[in-house]
Amino acid sequence: MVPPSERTYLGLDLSTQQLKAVVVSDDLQILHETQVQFDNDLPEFRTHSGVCRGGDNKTVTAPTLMWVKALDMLLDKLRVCGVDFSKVVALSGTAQQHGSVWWATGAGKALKNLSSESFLHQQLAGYFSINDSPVWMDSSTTKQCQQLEAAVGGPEQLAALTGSRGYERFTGSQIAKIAQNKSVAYNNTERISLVSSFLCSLFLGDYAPIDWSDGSGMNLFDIHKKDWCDTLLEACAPNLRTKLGEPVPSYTNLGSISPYFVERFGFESTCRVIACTGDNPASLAGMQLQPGDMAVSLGTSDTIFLWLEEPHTLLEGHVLCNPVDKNAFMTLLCFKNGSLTRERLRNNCADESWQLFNELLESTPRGNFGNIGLYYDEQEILPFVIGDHRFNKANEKLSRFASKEVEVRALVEGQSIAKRAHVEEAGFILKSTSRILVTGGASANKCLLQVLSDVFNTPVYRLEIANTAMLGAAYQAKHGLLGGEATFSELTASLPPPTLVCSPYKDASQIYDPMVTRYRKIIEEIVKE
Ligand SMILES: Nc1ncnc2c1ncn2[C@@H]1O[C@H](COP(=O)(O)OP(=O)(O)O)[C@@H](O)[C@H]1O
Ligand SMILES: O=C(CO)[C@@H](O)[C@H](O)COP(=O)(O)O
Repeated sequence: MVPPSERTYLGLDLSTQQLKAVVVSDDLQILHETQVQFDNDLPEFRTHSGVCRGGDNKTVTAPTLMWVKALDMLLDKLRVCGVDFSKVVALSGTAQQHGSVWWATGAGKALKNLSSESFLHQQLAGYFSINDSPVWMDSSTTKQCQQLEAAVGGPEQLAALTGSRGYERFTGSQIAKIAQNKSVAYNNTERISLVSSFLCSLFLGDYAPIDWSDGSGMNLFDIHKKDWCDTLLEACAPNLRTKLGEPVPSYTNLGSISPYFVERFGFESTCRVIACTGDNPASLAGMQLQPGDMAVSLGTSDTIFLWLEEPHTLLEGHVLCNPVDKNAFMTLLCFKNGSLTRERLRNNCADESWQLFNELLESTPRGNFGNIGLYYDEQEILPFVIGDHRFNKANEKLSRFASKEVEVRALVEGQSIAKRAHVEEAGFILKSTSRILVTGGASANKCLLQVLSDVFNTPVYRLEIANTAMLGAAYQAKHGLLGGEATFSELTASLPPPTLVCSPYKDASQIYDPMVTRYRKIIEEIVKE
């Protein structure tokens, strides 16, 4: 038995570009952190920013085995950092949402019989019926989205039932596409996991259930009844209920860790595995988001999420089950063209340097002389638009701006203005007491945060650590281990609050309110075209 004061908790985040881990103490202080970057540390899988793009510009996947290999590498790195795995009493994880992992017939048996003598990827190669997992960046399933919507009477009905109208990246339409186009592989599939429940399955040495929160990102889960919707399962693919397994509340204590990790890394056989969830729900936990606040995650995608007491029907954006409170919900808005689009313009305008990018940004005035730019490298989710769109003060369309400075500010302002317009469209208006809490890799950049603060006319706060999803997973490990003994907010009450990083300038709303109105008109025009 590990004495209470020496207990530690492990949290992992299998996100788009890397697998990260954090070890926290019993009072939730960070002890160790590390990561494996897919492109650099696993070059043999030939990913770009963690994914592989199909020739049609719509299909986006990641090699499932790369994720498996990354897990052994990550645990080895933690061991080298000095982590004593025998002190880890519980672990949990989080992952990019919506992606699917396809376990072939016999994979469950292989998971139960892993030998600690060889690597996971050597033992699991050949056990995936689809080798390249569809991921959240995929936009190839419009037809299947329409089929799911039609099965329940239309987009509004699907949104009321599952929290979202049909979205291309959601797992339901992805499953339908594979069942329709690759029926042999579909029939040879024993189990379909989300990326989060796949990560959990590796630790459990058995198929782990999908949790309610990440399950809400599939267009198959009834968020009111907390169960799969049979009409949608039938419209999606044959025999799907058995392939998905029964969903469970987030932070369910699922059982003991697989002997593989006990023998290979020195975990105690009593270490508990707590259900894993999606990265945005886990970030909500890691940020200790409170009702009234708005969280903005600036990772590969830019996402916005808010605490929601009661579900309501959104045609833009998503309602998910809340990961820390079984009776509550959360709202999620996802913008696909986040960090990778900022990187493209940084590379074009600022010689691959964030410092130069920030200098260009700061050399132009707020409002950018009336210029507005909207940049969508890939088919955007909100709004459903692609390409670069530049407008001057007179709303005339331009093929380029006069300077790099204007281009950089147009990008950064355009991204924040779009966020505000879509948050308002979803029915949320920030109050004078509201806070914006930021997380994700790009939240390190204070110049980006200043623009966000001005556009929303709201102060921006940040926690010391940018990777709140993996931190949320570590907190959920303790939450799950304690079961009903403490609520999540009791558990995290003593953690330091986020610190203020930016406040809006006095004239912010005067500058940006009209630009939000202009954005709405511009998007209407672009969509019409
Ligand atoms: N100083 C910075 N300014 C702007 N963006 C940054 C900065 N540092 C890192 N980033 C961005 O953070 C992104 C990675 O964020 P992260 O949250 O780790 O991604 P994910 O969890 O989706 O894998 C990178 O694509 C990079 O562009
Ligand atoms: O699709 C969504 C949310 O709906 C994305 O937010 C993914 O969950 C990927 O997250 P990051 O890797 O960008 O954090």
